[in-house]
Amino acid sequence: MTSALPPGLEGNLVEYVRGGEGDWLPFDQKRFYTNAFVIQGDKILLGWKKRGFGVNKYNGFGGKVELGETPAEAAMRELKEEAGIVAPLEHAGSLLFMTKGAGWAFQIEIFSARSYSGIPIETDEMRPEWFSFAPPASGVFDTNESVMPIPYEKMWDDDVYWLPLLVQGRKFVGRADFVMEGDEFKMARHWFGTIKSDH
Ligand SMILES: Nc1ncnc2c1[nH]c(=O)n2[C@H]1C[C@H](O)[C@@H](COP(=O)(O)OP(=O)(O)OP(=O)(O)O)O1
Repeated sequence: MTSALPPGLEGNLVEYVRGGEGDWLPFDQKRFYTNAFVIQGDKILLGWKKRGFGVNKYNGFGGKVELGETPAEAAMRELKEEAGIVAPLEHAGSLLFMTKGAGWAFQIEIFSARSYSGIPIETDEMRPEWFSFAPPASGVFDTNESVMPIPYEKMWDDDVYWLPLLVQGRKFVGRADFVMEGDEFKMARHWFGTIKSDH
């Protein structure tokens, strides 16, 4: 399926999913962030964010790209700082993330690795925890499972659209615009695509 790309996205992209309504939010600059995920077999390491932006959500490990760093270097640094581990991260996708009223966009480069060294540790910012992305043998997860399924209901609203692609090793690009509802960020509009050579 093809459609006009949202402002800020470019490339040879094939639409994967889109939704929501209203105009795309305007922005005049991008700020650069990273987000990193480690996969082991059918499990993925997420962190419970203990403070700051996105507090009380599960997410990958990441933050701002500092001056003089590449996104890959920043992703390695943040993974070590926030989870205490080192991994051979590879670029997995790119996300443009807007919040109403900010005027600037988060450009988030997303990385993944299928091995790591070290032992994940809780830090001031994140509490690491493994989750399963494989369906349970019985077809239904019960609360006695030792590893629970990915807790999308406790993550950013957009993650459910692209995390399955990351797990499958398919490169993705997308945009998600958020508005505040009370003290919660709610996704108002989204578009995700895969890169054409990926098909
Ligand atoms: N919508 C969405 N989905 C998935 N991930 C994210 C979003 N929005 C986001 O901001 N993020 C990610 C991108 C980053 O990994 C973090 C936000 O970074 P944060 O920890 O706030 O960055 P800093 O304040 O710079 O923190 P440090 O650099 O000090 O770690 O969430």
